[in-house]
Amino acid sequence: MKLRSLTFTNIKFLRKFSSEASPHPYTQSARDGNVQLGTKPRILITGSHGQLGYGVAQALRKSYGRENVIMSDIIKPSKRILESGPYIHADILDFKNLQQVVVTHRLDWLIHFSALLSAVGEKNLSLAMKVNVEGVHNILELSRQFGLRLFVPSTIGAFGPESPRNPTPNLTVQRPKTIYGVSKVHAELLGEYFHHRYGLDFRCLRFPGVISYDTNPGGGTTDYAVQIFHDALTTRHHVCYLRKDTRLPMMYITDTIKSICEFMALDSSVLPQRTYNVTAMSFTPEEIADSIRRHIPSLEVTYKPDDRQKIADSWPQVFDDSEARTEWGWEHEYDLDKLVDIMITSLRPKYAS
Ligand SMILES: NC(=O)c1ccc[n+]([C@@H]2O[C@H](COP(=O)([O-])OP(=O)(O)OC[C@H]3O[C@@H](n4cnc5c(N)ncnc54)[C@H](O)[C@@H]3O)[C@@H](O)[C@H]2O)c1
Ligand SMILES: C[C@@H](O)[C@H](N)C(=O)O
Repeated sequence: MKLRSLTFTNIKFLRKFSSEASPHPYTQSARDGNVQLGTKPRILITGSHGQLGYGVAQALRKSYGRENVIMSDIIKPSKRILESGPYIHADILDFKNLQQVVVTHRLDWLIHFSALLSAVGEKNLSLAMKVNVEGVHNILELSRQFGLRLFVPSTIGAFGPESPRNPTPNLTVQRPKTIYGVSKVHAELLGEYFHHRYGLDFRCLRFPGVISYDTNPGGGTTDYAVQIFHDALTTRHHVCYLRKDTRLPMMYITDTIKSICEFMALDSSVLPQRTYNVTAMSFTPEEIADSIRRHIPSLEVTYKPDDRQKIADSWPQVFDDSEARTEWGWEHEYDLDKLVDIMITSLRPKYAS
Protein backbone atom coordinates (compact mmCIF):
# COMPACT_ATOMS: atom_id res chain seq x y z
CA MET A 1 0.00 0.00 0.00
CA LYS A 2 2.87 2.31 0.92
CA LEU A 3 4.59 1.51 -2.35
CA ARG A 4 1.43 2.21 -4.31
CA SER A 5 0.84 5.69 -2.81
CA LEU A 6 4.50 6.52 -3.41
CA THR A 7 4.01 5.55 -7.05
CA PHE A 8 0.94 7.78 -7.38
CA THR A 9 2.85 10.72 -5.86
CA ASN A 10 5.72 10.23 -8.26
CA ILE A 11 3.43 10.00 -11.24
CA LYS A 12 1.65 13.24 -10.24
CA PHE A 13 4.98 15.03 -9.85
CA LEU A 14 6.30 13.71 -13.14
CA ARG A 15 3.10 14.70 -14.99
CA LYS A 16 3.41 18.27 -13.71
CA PHE A 17 7.07 18.35 -14.68
CA SER A 18 6.46 16.84 -18.09
CA SER A 19 3.61 19.16 -19.05
CA GLU A 20 5.77 22.18 -18.16
CA ALA A 21 8.64 20.73 -20.17
CA SER A 22 6.56 19.69 -23.17
CA PRO A 23 7.78 21.56 -26.24
CA HIS A 24 4.97 20.63 -28.61
CA PRO A 25 2.05 22.98 -29.28
CA TYR A 26 -0.56 20.25 -29.87
CA THR A 27 -0.09 18.48 -26.56
CA GLN A 28 -1.72 20.91 -24.17
CA SER A 29 -5.43 20.46 -24.89
CA ALA A 30 -5.43 16.71 -25.28
CA ARG A 31 -2.85 15.78 -22.64
CA ASP A 32 -3.04 12.12 -21.52
CA GLY A 33 -5.72 11.32 -24.06
CA ASN A 34 -8.26 13.11 -21.85
CA VAL A 35 -11.30 13.65 -23.96
CA GLN A 36 -13.48 16.71 -23.31
CA LEU A 37 -16.15 16.01 -20.74
CA GLY A 38 -19.25 14.44 -22.29
CA THR A 39 -17.59 13.49 -25.60
CA LYS A 40 -16.52 10.05 -26.74
CA PRO A 41 -12.91 9.30 -27.66
CA ARG A 42 -11.99 9.06 -31.34
CA ILE A 43 -9.80 6.00 -31.76
CA LEU A 44 -7.41 4.71 -34.45
CA ILE A 45 -6.42 1.03 -34.56
CA THR A 46 -3.26 0.31 -36.56
CA GLY A 47 -2.68 -3.12 -38.11
CA SER A 48 -6.36 -3.84 -37.56
CA HIS A 49 -6.71 -6.33 -40.42
CA GLY A 50 -4.94 -8.95 -38.31
CA GLN A 51 -6.22 -11.45 -35.74
CA LEU A 52 -7.10 -8.95 -32.99
CA GLY A 53 -8.22 -5.85 -34.90
CA TYR A 54 -11.76 -6.64 -35.99
CA GLY A 55 -13.03 -7.87 -32.63
CA VAL A 56 -11.46 -5.00 -30.72
CA ALA A 57 -12.89 -2.46 -33.20
CA GLN A 58 -16.38 -3.92 -32.91
CA ALA A 59 -16.27 -3.86 -29.09
CA LEU A 60 -14.98 -0.28 -28.98
CA ARG A 61 -17.61 0.79 -31.53
CA LYS A 62 -20.30 -0.58 -29.22
CA SER A 63 -19.04 1.67 -26.41
CA TYR A 64 -17.94 4.78 -28.30
CA GLY A 65 -19.87 4.76 -31.58
CA ARG A 66 -19.24 3.24 -35.03
CA GLU A 67 -17.79 6.41 -36.59
CA ASN A 68 -15.45 7.10 -33.66
CA VAL A 69 -13.39 3.94 -34.14
CA ILE A 70 -11.25 3.89 -37.29
CA MET A 71 -9.66 0.66 -38.41
CA SER A 72 -6.45 0.93 -40.47
CA ASP A 73 -3.84 -1.26 -42.12
CA ILE A 74 -1.72 -1.44 -45.27
CA ILE A 75 -3.82 -4.14 -46.89
CA LYS A 76 -7.11 -4.00 -48.79
CA PRO A 77 -10.00 -4.57 -46.39
CA SER A 78 -12.23 -7.63 -46.57
CA LYS A 79 -15.93 -7.00 -47.27
CA ARG A 80 -16.80 -7.71 -43.64
CA ILE A 81 -14.30 -5.13 -42.36
CA LEU A 82 -15.29 -2.53 -44.95
CA GLU A 83 -18.96 -2.84 -44.09
CA SER A 84 -18.36 -2.74 -40.34
CA GLY A 85 -17.27 0.93 -40.14
CA PRO A 86 -14.52 3.40 -41.10
CA TYR A 87 -11.34 1.84 -42.52
CA ILE A 88 -8.33 3.73 -43.89
CA HIS A 89 -4.86 3.02 -45.25
CA ALA A 90 -2.20 3.85 -42.64
CA ASP A 91 1.40 2.70 -42.93
CA ILE A 92 3.04 3.05 -39.52
CA LEU A 93 6.38 3.67 -41.23
CA ASP A 94 5.03 6.88 -42.84
CA PHE A 95 5.21 9.42 -40.02
CA LYS A 96 3.90 12.42 -41.98
CA ASN A 97 0.84 10.53 -43.08
CA LEU A 98 0.23 9.39 -39.47
CA GLN A 99 0.29 13.05 -38.39
CA GLN A 100 -2.28 13.88 -41.09
CA VAL A 101 -4.47 10.99 -39.97
CA VAL A 102 -4.46 12.21 -36.34
CA VAL A 103 -5.39 15.76 -37.38
CA THR A 104 -7.95 14.83 -40.03
CA HIS A 105 -9.74 12.31 -37.82
CA ARG A 106 -9.30 14.35 -34.61
CA LEU A 107 -7.95 11.32 -32.76
CA ASP A 108 -7.77 10.90 -28.98
CA TRP A 109 -6.66 7.28 -28.55
CA LEU A 110 -4.35 5.02 -30.54
CA ILE A 111 -4.40 1.22 -30.37
CA HIS A 112 -1.25 0.01 -32.01
CA PHE A 113 -1.56 -3.54 -33.37
CA SER A 114 0.82 -3.44 -36.37
CA ALA A 115 3.64 -5.93 -35.86
CA LEU A 116 5.38 -8.99 -37.26
CA LEU A 117 4.75 -11.90 -34.87
CA SER A 118 7.40 -14.26 -33.48
CA ALA A 119 7.80 -16.91 -36.19
CA VAL A 120 7.38 -14.48 -39.12
CA GLY A 121 9.76 -12.01 -37.46
CA GLU A 122 12.57 -14.59 -37.29
CA LYS A 123 12.18 -15.19 -41.03
CA ASN A 124 12.10 -11.46 -41.95
CA LEU A 125 14.55 -9.81 -39.60
CA SER A 126 14.98 -6.50 -41.45
CA LEU A 127 11.23 -6.03 -41.94
CA ALA A 128 10.63 -6.93 -38.29
CA MET A 129 13.18 -4.31 -37.22
CA LYS A 130 11.40 -1.75 -39.37
CA VAL A 131 7.81 -2.53 -38.40
CA ASN A 132 8.34 -3.52 -34.75
CA VAL A 133 11.09 -1.05 -33.81
CA GLU A 134 10.92 1.96 -36.18
CA GLY A 135 7.13 1.67 -36.27
CA VAL A 136 6.97 1.90 -32.47
CA HIS A 137 9.24 4.97 -32.51
CA ASN A 138 6.79 6.67 -34.90
CA ILE A 139 3.78 5.71 -32.82
CA LEU A 140 5.32 6.91 -29.55
CA GLU A 141 6.44 10.22 -31.01
CA LEU A 142 3.04 10.70 -32.66
CA SER A 143 1.23 10.01 -29.38
CA ARG A 144 3.53 12.36 -27.49
CA GLN A 145 3.04 15.16 -30.02
CA PHE A 146 -0.74 14.92 -30.03
CA GLY A 147 -1.33 13.81 -26.42
CA LEU A 148 -2.96 10.51 -27.42
CA ARG A 149 -3.81 7.73 -24.99
CA LEU A 150 -1.67 4.92 -26.42
CA PHE A 151 -2.15 1.15 -26.13
CA VAL A 152 0.67 -1.13 -27.31
CA PRO A 153 0.25 -4.87 -26.72
CA SER A 154 3.23 -6.89 -25.55
CA THR A 155 3.50 -10.65 -25.21
CA ILE A 156 4.72 -13.68 -23.32
CA GLY A 157 7.46 -13.53 -25.98
CA ALA A 158 8.95 -10.53 -24.15
CA PHE A 159 10.45 -13.05 -21.69
CA GLY A 160 13.31 -15.46 -22.32
CA PRO A 161 14.90 -18.63 -20.95
CA GLU A 162 16.52 -16.74 -18.05
CA SER A 163 13.08 -15.57 -16.80
CA PRO A 164 11.24 -17.74 -14.27
CA ARG A 165 8.90 -19.78 -16.49
CA ASN A 166 6.40 -21.23 -14.06
CA PRO A 167 5.08 -18.82 -13.06
CA THR A 168 6.44 -15.70 -14.82
CA PRO A 169 5.76 -12.61 -12.68
CA ASN A 170 4.97 -9.09 -13.92
CA LEU A 171 8.41 -7.77 -13.03
CA THR A 172 11.36 -10.08 -13.65
CA VAL A 173 14.36 -10.70 -15.90
CA GLN A 174 13.52 -10.12 -19.60
CA ARG A 175 16.11 -11.45 -22.03
CA PRO A 176 14.03 -12.65 -25.04
CA LYS A 177 15.79 -14.52 -27.84
CA THR A 178 13.58 -13.49 -30.80
CA ILE A 179 13.49 -10.14 -32.62
CA TYR A 180 9.77 -10.09 -31.80
CA GLY A 181 10.48 -10.35 -28.07
CA VAL A 182 13.35 -7.87 -28.17
CA SER A 183 11.18 -5.34 -30.03
CA LYS A 184 8.38 -5.78 -27.48
CA VAL A 185 10.70 -5.18 -24.50
CA HIS A 186 11.97 -2.12 -26.39
CA ALA A 187 8.35 -0.90 -26.80
CA GLU A 188 7.54 -1.53 -23.12
CA LEU A 189 10.61 0.35 -21.90
CA LEU A 190 10.29 3.27 -24.32
CA GLY A 191 6.57 3.60 -23.58
CA GLU A 192 7.23 3.71 -19.85
CA TYR A 193 10.06 6.20 -20.43
CA PHE A 194 7.74 8.48 -22.46
CA HIS A 195 5.21 8.18 -19.66
CA HIS A 196 7.66 9.27 -16.97
CA ARG A 197 9.44 11.85 -19.13
CA TYR A 198 6.51 13.43 -20.97
CA GLY A 199 3.40 12.22 -19.16
CA LEU A 200 2.35 10.13 -22.18
CA ASP A 201 -0.66 7.99 -21.25
CA PHE A 202 1.05 4.77 -22.35
CA ARG A 203 -0.68 1.46 -21.55
CA CYS A 204 0.56 -2.05 -22.28
CA LEU A 205 -0.80 -5.54 -21.69
CA ARG A 206 1.38 -8.61 -22.23
CA PHE A 207 -0.82 -11.22 -23.92
CA PRO A 208 -0.41 -14.99 -24.17
CA GLY A 209 -1.33 -16.85 -27.39
CA VAL A 210 -4.73 -15.60 -28.55
CA ILE A 211 -7.25 -18.11 -29.93
CA SER A 212 -10.09 -17.05 -32.27
CA TYR A 213 -12.39 -18.68 -34.82
CA ASP A 214 -13.34 -15.80 -37.13
CA THR A 215 -9.87 -14.31 -37.70
CA ASN A 216 -6.60 -16.08 -38.48
CA PRO A 217 -3.37 -15.77 -36.50
CA GLY A 218 -0.57 -13.85 -38.24
CA GLY A 219 2.43 -16.20 -37.93
CA GLY A 220 3.18 -16.76 -34.26
CA THR A 221 4.51 -19.65 -32.19
CA THR A 222 1.11 -20.26 -30.58
CA ASP A 223 -0.80 -20.57 -33.91
CA TYR A 224 -1.10 -24.38 -33.62
CA ALA A 225 -3.77 -23.84 -30.96
CA VAL A 226 -6.01 -22.31 -33.64
CA GLN A 227 -5.09 -24.62 -36.55
CA ILE A 228 -5.84 -27.75 -34.50
CA PHE A 229 -9.56 -26.84 -34.47
CA HIS A 230 -9.75 -26.46 -38.26
CA ASP A 231 -7.93 -29.78 -38.72
CA ALA A 232 -10.11 -31.55 -36.12
CA LEU A 233 -13.24 -30.50 -38.01
CA THR A 234 -11.90 -31.34 -41.49
CA THR A 235 -9.22 -34.06 -41.79
CA ARG A 236 -9.39 -35.18 -38.11
CA HIS A 237 -5.57 -35.10 -38.21
CA HIS A 238 -3.33 -32.30 -36.93
CA VAL A 239 0.43 -32.16 -37.45
CA CYS A 240 1.75 -30.17 -34.51
CA TYR A 241 5.04 -28.25 -34.84
CA LEU A 242 5.52 -28.33 -31.05
CA ARG A 243 6.24 -31.29 -28.74
CA LYS A 244 3.18 -32.68 -27.03
CA ASP A 245 4.30 -31.49 -23.58
CA THR A 246 4.99 -27.84 -24.54
CA ARG A 247 3.04 -25.79 -22.03
CA LEU A 248 2.19 -22.20 -23.04
CA PRO A 249 -0.16 -19.53 -21.66
CA MET A 250 -3.25 -18.89 -23.83
CA MET A 251 -6.46 -16.85 -23.94
CA TYR A 252 -9.73 -16.82 -25.88
CA ILE A 253 -10.13 -13.66 -28.00
CA THR A 254 -13.27 -12.51 -26.15
CA ASP A 255 -11.15 -12.24 -23.01
CA THR A 256 -8.41 -10.40 -24.93
CA ILE A 257 -10.95 -7.87 -26.23
CA LYS A 258 -12.46 -7.48 -22.76
CA SER A 259 -9.04 -6.82 -21.20
CA ILE A 260 -8.20 -4.11 -23.76
CA CYS A 261 -11.59 -2.35 -23.48
CA GLU A 262 -11.56 -2.40 -19.66
CA PHE A 263 -7.92 -1.35 -19.40
CA MET A 264 -8.32 1.53 -21.88
CA ALA A 265 -11.43 2.86 -20.13
CA LEU A 266 -9.66 3.27 -16.77
CA ASP A 267 -8.71 6.73 -15.61
CA SER A 268 -4.97 7.13 -15.94
CA SER A 269 -4.61 8.10 -12.27
CA VAL A 270 -5.81 4.70 -10.99
CA LEU A 271 -3.03 2.76 -12.74
CA PRO A 272 -0.04 2.09 -10.47
CA GLN A 273 1.85 0.51 -13.37
CA ARG A 274 1.86 0.85 -17.17
CA THR A 275 2.64 -2.74 -18.22
CA TYR A 276 0.74 -5.82 -17.00
CA ASN A 277 0.74 -9.56 -17.67
CA VAL A 278 -2.76 -10.86 -18.48
CA THR A 279 -3.73 -14.45 -19.17
CA ALA A 280 -6.52 -17.01 -18.85
CA MET A 281 -5.05 -20.54 -18.96
CA SER A 282 -2.01 -22.67 -19.80
CA PHE A 283 -2.08 -25.97 -21.69
CA THR A 284 0.02 -28.34 -23.79
CA PRO A 285 -0.85 -29.62 -27.30
CA GLU A 286 -1.73 -32.96 -25.72
CA GLU A 287 -4.14 -31.33 -23.25
CA ILE A 288 -5.97 -29.24 -25.87
CA ALA A 289 -6.24 -32.32 -28.11
CA ASP A 290 -7.80 -34.27 -25.22
CA SER A 291 -10.31 -31.50 -24.62
CA ILE A 292 -11.22 -31.40 -28.36
CA ARG A 293 -11.72 -35.20 -28.28
CA ARG A 294 -14.72 -34.57 -25.98
CA HIS A 295 -16.37 -33.37 -29.25
CA ILE A 296 -14.35 -35.24 -31.91
CA PRO A 297 -13.08 -38.53 -30.41
CA SER A 298 -11.28 -39.57 -33.62
CA LEU A 299 -8.87 -36.60 -33.65
CA GLU A 300 -5.27 -37.73 -34.23
CA VAL A 301 -2.21 -35.57 -33.57
CA THR A 302 1.28 -36.18 -34.93
CA TYR A 303 4.18 -34.24 -33.39
CA LYS A 304 6.89 -32.83 -35.70
CA PRO A 305 8.69 -30.04 -33.80
CA ASP A 306 10.30 -27.36 -36.01
CA ASP A 307 12.08 -24.01 -35.38
CA ARG A 308 9.12 -22.78 -33.35
CA GLN A 309 9.88 -25.37 -30.63
CA LYS A 310 13.02 -23.45 -29.67
CA ILE A 311 10.99 -20.25 -29.34
CA ALA A 312 8.31 -21.94 -27.25
CA ASP A 313 10.95 -23.50 -24.99
CA SER A 314 12.20 -20.01 -24.10
CA TRP A 315 8.76 -18.61 -23.21
CA PRO A 316 6.72 -18.66 -20.00
CA GLN A 317 4.76 -21.84 -19.28
CA VAL A 318 2.46 -20.25 -16.73
CA PHE A 319 1.89 -16.49 -16.67
CA ASP A 320 1.36 -14.73 -13.33
CA ASP A 321 -1.18 -11.95 -13.94
CA SER A 322 -2.05 -11.40 -10.27
CA GLU A 323 -1.02 -7.73 -10.42
CA ALA A 324 -3.55 -6.98 -13.20
CA ARG A 325 -6.17 -8.81 -11.12
CA THR A 326 -5.50 -6.91 -7.89
CA GLU A 327 -4.59 -3.49 -9.30
CA TRP A 328 -7.36 -2.94 -11.87
CA GLY A 329 -9.67 -5.93 -11.54
CA TRP A 330 -8.71 -8.12 -14.51
CA GLU A 331 -10.76 -11.36 -14.66
CA HIS A 332 -10.87 -13.92 -17.46
CA GLU A 333 -14.01 -15.82 -18.41
CA TYR A 334 -12.82 -18.71 -20.61
CA ASP A 335 -10.91 -21.76 -19.33
CA LEU A 336 -9.69 -24.61 -21.55
CA ASP A 337 -12.94 -26.60 -21.87
CA LYS A 338 -15.07 -23.48 -22.33
CA LEU A 339 -12.66 -22.26 -25.04
CA VAL A 340 -12.81 -25.61 -26.83
CA ASP A 341 -16.62 -25.69 -26.63
CA ILE A 342 -17.02 -22.26 -28.21
CA MET A 343 -14.38 -22.89 -30.91
CA ILE A 344 -16.01 -26.16 -31.98
CA THR A 345 -19.55 -24.78 -31.83
CA SER A 346 -18.59 -21.69 -33.83
CA LEU A 347 -16.49 -23.46 -36.48
CA ARG A 348 -18.68 -26.56 -37.01
CA PRO A 349 -21.24 -24.82 -39.28
CA LYS A 350 -18.42 -23.54 -41.53
CA TYR A 351 -17.32 -27.13 -42.29
CA ALA A 352 -20.72 -28.79 -42.06
CA SER A 353 -21.11 -29.13 -45.81
N1 LIG B 1 -2.33 -12.78 -31.66
C1 LIG B 1 -1.66 -13.10 -30.55
O1 LIG B 1 -1.62 -14.25 -30.11
C2 LIG B 1 -0.92 -12.02 -29.81
C3 LIG B 1 -0.39 -12.29 -28.56
C4 LIG B 1 0.36 -11.32 -27.90
C5 LIG B 1 0.49 -10.06 -28.45
N2 LIG B 1 -0.07 -9.80 -29.66
C6 LIG B 1 0.16 -8.49 -30.25
O2 LIG B 1 -1.08 -7.90 -30.64
C7 LIG B 1 -0.90 -7.14 -31.83
C8 LIG B 1 -1.89 -7.61 -32.87
O3 LIG B 1 -1.65 -8.97 -33.10
P1 LIG B 1 -2.37 -9.77 -34.28
O4 LIG B 1 -2.34 -11.17 -33.87
O5 LIG B 1 -3.63 -9.11 -34.64
O6 LIG B 1 -1.27 -9.56 -35.44
P2 LIG B 1 -1.43 -9.94 -36.98
O7 LIG B 1 -0.10 -10.42 -37.45
O8 LIG B 1 -2.60 -10.79 -37.20
O9 LIG B 1 -1.73 -8.51 -37.62
C9 LIG B 1 -0.75 -7.51 -37.69
C10 LIG B 1 -1.17 -6.51 -38.75
O10 LIG B 1 -0.13 -5.52 -38.88
C11 LIG B 1 -0.18 -5.07 -40.21
N3 LIG B 1 1.06 -4.36 -40.61
C12 LIG B 1 2.26 -4.89 -40.98
N4 LIG B 1 3.09 -3.91 -41.36
C13 LIG B 1 2.42 -2.74 -41.24
C14 LIG B 1 2.75 -1.37 -41.49
N5 LIG B 1 3.94 -1.03 -41.98
N6 LIG B 1 1.81 -0.44 -41.25
C15 LIG B 1 0.58 -0.79 -40.78
N7 LIG B 1 0.22 -2.06 -40.51
C16 LIG B 1 1.13 -3.03 -40.75
C17 LIG B 1 -0.39 -6.34 -41.03
O11 LIG B 1 -0.89 -6.05 -42.32
C18 LIG B 1 -1.36 -7.12 -40.15
O12 LIG B 1 -2.69 -6.97 -40.58
C19 LIG B 1 0.57 -7.32 -32.23
O13 LIG B 1 1.31 -6.23 -31.79
C20 LIG B 1 1.00 -8.56 -31.50
O14 LIG B 1 2.36 -8.54 -31.17
C21 LIG B 1 -0.76 -10.74 -30.36
C1 LIG C 1 2.28 -15.10 -28.20
C2 LIG C 1 2.06 -14.10 -29.28
O1 LIG C 1 2.86 -12.99 -29.11
C3 LIG C 1 1.97 -14.58 -30.68
N1 LIG C 1 0.78 -15.39 -30.85
C4 LIG C 1 3.17 -15.36 -31.15
O2 LIG C 1 3.16 -16.55 -30.98
O3 LIG C 1 4.08 -14.78 -31.69
